[in-house]
Amino acid sequence: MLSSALRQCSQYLNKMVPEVVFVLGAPGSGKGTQCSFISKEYDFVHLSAGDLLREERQRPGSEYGEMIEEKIRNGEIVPVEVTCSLLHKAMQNSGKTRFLIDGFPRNKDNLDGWNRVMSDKTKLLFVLFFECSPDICTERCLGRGAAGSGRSDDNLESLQKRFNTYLNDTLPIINHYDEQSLVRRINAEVNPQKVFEDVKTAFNNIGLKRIAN
Ligand SMILES: Nc1ncnc2c1ncn2[C@@H]1O[C@H](COP(=O)(O)OP(=O)(O)O)[C@@H](O)[C@H]1O
Ligand SMILES: O=c1ccn([C@@H]2O[C@H](COP(=O)(O)OP(=O)(O)O)[C@@H](O)[C@H]2O)c(=O)[nH]1
Repeated sequence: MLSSALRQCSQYLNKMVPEVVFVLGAPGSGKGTQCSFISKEYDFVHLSAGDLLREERQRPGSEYGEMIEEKIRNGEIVPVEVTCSLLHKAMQNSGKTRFLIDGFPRNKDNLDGWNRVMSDKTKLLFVLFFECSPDICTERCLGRGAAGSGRSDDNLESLQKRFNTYLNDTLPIINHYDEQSLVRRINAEVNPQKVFEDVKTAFNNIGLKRIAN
């Protein structure tokens, strides 16, 4: 009797642990596009680390605004204390328990910072990895800039730096999760709907249900 009550209680508490999917891939590989599809079909809140940093950069009185702008323009990674605290706040404010964390963790500082503060408070379900060639990604980011993204880093000079950071700092993080069999590789070179078919398989395979319409 008591053990069954305890089991139910523990199952309930387990359900309260926020569940996280990290979404990684080169700049322009389609992370944001796919996260917006996923959040419409599954009960996940989309948190883009880049968007949160851009918002913080614009926030009047932010002590980090200039530093964030400089890092973004140079394709460098903002210190994890700043990014992790923005993510943590956004998770708390959402009142939800399932999160797509888009564009994070991008380097060892990010990974260590997350592990220090967040990993024992959350459950990492898997890492979605969008594979896409640098040429295609560059074309997409330049297209996004030409279409009026207003981003100070959608230009060739910043893109070269962003790709260097991706190859040197982010790929090792993806490899780290790959060694734990947590990475779901997705071919991101096909059209967005086809990419999403593969993405859905990753979610369906762990039994995540689509939101009923
Ligand atoms: N599968 C795709 N095929 C062609 N263009 C795409 C695809 N996915 C996204 N895009 C476009 O490429 C640009 C970058 O996509 P985005 O989702 O913002 O990438 P990321 O978040 O990885 O930087 C956007 O203009 C988007 O509309
Ligand atoms: O966790 C993060 C996510 C983003 N960025 C910065 O924000 C930029 C844009 O990232 P975003 O994910 O928005 O775009 P992407 O480069 O993937 O297109 C990066 O180059 C970094 O300078 C960062 O410092 N930490």
